[in-house]
Parts: sequence; structure tokens; C-alpha cells
Amino acid sequence: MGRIAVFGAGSWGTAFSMVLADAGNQVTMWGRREEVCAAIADRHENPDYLPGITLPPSITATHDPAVAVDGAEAVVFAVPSQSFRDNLAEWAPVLPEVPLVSLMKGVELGSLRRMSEVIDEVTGAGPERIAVISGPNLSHEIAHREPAASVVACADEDVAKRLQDLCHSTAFRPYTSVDVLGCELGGAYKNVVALAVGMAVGLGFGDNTTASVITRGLAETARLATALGANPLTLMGLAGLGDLVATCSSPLSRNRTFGEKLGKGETTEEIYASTRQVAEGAKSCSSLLALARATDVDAPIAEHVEAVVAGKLTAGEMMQAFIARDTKAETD
Ligand SMILES: NC(=O)C1=CN([C@@H]2O[C@H](COP(=O)(O)OP(=O)(O)OC[C@H]3O[C@@H](n4cnc5c(N)ncnc54)[C@H](OP(=O)(O)O)[C@@H]3O)[C@@H](O)[C@H]2O)C=CC1
Ligand SMILES: O=C(CO)COP(=O)(O)O
Repeated sequence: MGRIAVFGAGSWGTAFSMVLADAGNQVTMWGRREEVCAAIADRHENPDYLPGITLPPSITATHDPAVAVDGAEAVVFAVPSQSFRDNLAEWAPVLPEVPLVSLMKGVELGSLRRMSEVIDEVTGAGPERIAVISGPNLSHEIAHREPAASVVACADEDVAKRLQDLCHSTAFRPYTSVDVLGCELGGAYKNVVALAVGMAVGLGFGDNTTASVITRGLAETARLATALGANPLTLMGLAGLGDLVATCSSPLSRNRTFGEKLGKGETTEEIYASTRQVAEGAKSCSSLLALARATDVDAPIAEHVEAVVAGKLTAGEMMQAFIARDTKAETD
């Protein structure tokens, strides 16, 4: 196996480093805080994000990007999407010419770029060296080595296969795909749907409501993704339906939890103030809505979630609006 750099020492960067270590790799994580790097390197733990979990000894950490990438045969990114472009611009001068892998599930505000596109714009790596890994992979379950599957997508199938080998552990089963766009859209959109589902839960509604929102969320995701050129089957797979179900069903999801708090009447500002962890959908609802409008695709869930997050609508009004919309055929 190889030596791999993982930029981002939060929940997913750390849990995915465990997957890579379990698969036999030497992993060097980059963290932005020295004390987190020290805890990982010296005490084999990340108490801020995965308390109580002992990290394998083949994981170390540094705050120096050049040290992180030394000898790496792949570089993996797991930081919040909205600040990723600035982070990457700082790291770019030391990045080796190896596959660059996004674990991130967001779309940039303003540019409306997916994270693979940001990587391409900042590094010029080209699609054959840019990959994404996405699926139903709640970090705490992965860190406890509960079995899960995921998708490794790259335009170059051989690169996807090599990355698949690098992250296939006894608990983590990756599949390959060449549909980078479909995987990224599935990963970003499910966060927006999870916000809506969380709101329904917060309002006290049951499984009929959440199943209806999940199913219409999948229809909305597939409508936009296929309009942009994704393979529709990707949205029926692990990076689409799989991740949507996991995120919308799990109290571990930060996006669903964020929505639940909105459903209970907290404001967006209050929720931001109460957590340091990222809920990508709270920002990506705006960029995905803009992407849908630019593509002339109907996106009622993104539209209403964006309005609630912006404080222009209550969660209760959102649910009423969903039901009152003009009726139509299910497959339209
Ligand atoms: N958690 C999960 O289950 C999964 C998450 N993802 C995706 O992975 C990405 C990362 O998520 P996750 O690890 O969970 O997030 P967390 O909130 O758990 O951690 C974020 C990490 O990024 C760092 N960070 C935050 N802001 C900045 C910044 N401006 N510059 C540099 N570093 C920063 C944090 O450092 P610090 O501690 O110093 O604040 C922390 O190390 C997201 O796109 C998410 O959607 C994908 C699959 C599963
Ligand atoms: O992407 C995830 C699971 O696949 C994690 O979801 P949250 O970011 O909502 O916690």
C-alpha cells in the first residue's frame, strides 16, 4: 500500500484516515490547529471530533502542508467547501502530481462550482487526476468500523481503481464510477434534503412526511444532475439514494440536526453559534438553487429550504407550501 496525505482533521478527514490506515496505508493528516495535530500524532486521538476513538499508529499529523504531502501517492481533501478554494490556493505550491481526491459535499457560493471543479481551477490537475469519494458514510459509524460502502469516482477508471484499492478495508467497501458530476451532485443535494427532513422531524411529523420529502428530494436531485449530464443510475446508487437515506434517517447527521433545530424554531444564527461542525447544506442550498435556476430546472425543496435558512419562511410554512404546490404527474 502507499503513503497518503489527508488535508482536514475534522470528523470525516479523521475517520477516512482510519479507513486508509486499516487498508494498510501510512497516512499523514494536515490539521489547521497545532493542538489537534499533536493529539493525533502523539496520543493517537482526535478528542474534538472523534472522542473515545483510538487512531491506528500508522496515522500521524502535521500543520505543515509540505510535510503532509511528502512521498504521498494521493492527496485527499476534507475541509468545509466554502473555504476550500482559499485553503487549496495555499497548499497548491507543494502538491505533487498525484491523484487529488475530494471527500467534500458542497457547491461553492457565487461560482457555483463543485469541489472537483475548484480543484481543477486552482491546481490545473485535469479530470484524469481528480477524484471524489462519496456515499452513505457517517463519520462516527465509519470510525467505529461499522460496515459501509461508498463510490470512488474519476474520469480515468484506472485512477478510480487504484484509489479503490487504497481505501478497501475490512469494513469499508468502495465501488468505482466515472460519473464525478453525479456523485458530487448527489452528495451536495442530500444535505439540502436532510435539512428539509430535519425540519419535518422538528415539527413533530412522522415517517410518511419524511419518506415523502426524501423521495421528492431524490427526484429533484436526479432532475438537476441529469440535466447537467450525470448518469441517472448514479443517483439510484450509493452516492445518491444511499447517502440520502443515511443522512436523512440519522440523528448523527449535522444537516438533519440543523434542520430539526430550524423546525423547533431556532434561527440560523442561533444554530451556527451552537456548533463548530459544518452543515454544508445550509450554504449549498443557495448555490444548488442558483445552479437549478441557471439550468432551468424546478427545485422546490432547495428553494424552500433556502428561504427557511434565510429566515424568510418558517419550517411550518415550508411544509404547507410543499403540499399546496400545483399538482402534477409524479414523473414530470
Ligand atoms: N462527517 C461526515 O460524516 C462526512 C462529511 N463529509 C464531508 O466532508 C467535508 C468535511 O466535513 P467534516 O470533516 O465532517 O467537517 P468537520 O466540521 O467535522 O471538520 C472540519 C475540519 O475542517 C477544518 N476547517 C474548518 N474551517 C476551515 C478553514 N476555513 N480552513 C481550514 N480548515 C478548516 C476544521 O478545523 P478546526 O477544527 O480547526 O475548526 C476541521 O478540521 C464536508 O464537505 C462534509 O460534507 C462527507 C462524508 C461524511
Ligand atoms: O455526508 C455525510 C454522510 O454520508 C454526513 O452528513 P452530515 O454532514 O449531515 O453529518
